[in-house]
Amino acid sequence: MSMPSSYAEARAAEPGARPTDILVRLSQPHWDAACGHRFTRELGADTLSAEVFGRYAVQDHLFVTDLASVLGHLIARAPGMTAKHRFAAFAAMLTSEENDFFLRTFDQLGIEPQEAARMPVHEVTRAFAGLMLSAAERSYAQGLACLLCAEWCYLTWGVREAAEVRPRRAWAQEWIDLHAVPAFRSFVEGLREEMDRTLDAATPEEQEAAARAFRRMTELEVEFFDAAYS
Ligand SMILES: Cc1ncc(CN)c(N)n1
Repeated sequence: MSMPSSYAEARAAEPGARPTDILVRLSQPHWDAACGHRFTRELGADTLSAEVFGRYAVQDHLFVTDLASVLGHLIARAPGMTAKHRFAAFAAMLTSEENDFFLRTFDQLGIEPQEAARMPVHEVTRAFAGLMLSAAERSYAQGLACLLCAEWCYLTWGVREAAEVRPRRAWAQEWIDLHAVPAFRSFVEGLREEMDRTLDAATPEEQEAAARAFRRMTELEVEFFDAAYS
């Protein structure tokens, strides 16, 4: 069977599937490459080089800062209080607990915060910011597709690695735990339900645009992990 090339075609081929499962199908093989990237497996096995994680953490701190801005757009555009609260609560977590993780990790890895702030923004980090921010400015569905992709991908590998023997290094443990705890699982399930509803109500053009944004995000997730090794 050939791969469907559009959201409409994939939905027609599988009318019973959740719309969000269709987004993943249309993003293969990049989705599996992102969720199964060697970075995630080495992190779980505690074999990831601290140098690679340090490079990744500096860029990811920038990514998360941009993600907090995307959440601002989504709070403004969300259709009701339940969705606004979900984004606001996640933004509060990113800007406190998760931000503290980065600062602690820089300290553990001997990276001065001023040194991290001076490091050049990698082209993949820049591409992520361009994609996510312009998507969220264009529409709720496209911004939500970017957020869902980022968080669902991290949940997928986080839950897988959390089921294995715990790594010894604090930053490896904490980065896995943050993406596998029950609160994060229910956050991502809430995002999926919101995206399912939003896609069902969207115009065909918006459905295709959201599917393209989700797929481009999965490609960038792979490139972002790759970049930490170079
Ligand atoms: C690049 C990337 N993608 C997703 C996540 C999960 N918030 C992250 N921290 N960094």
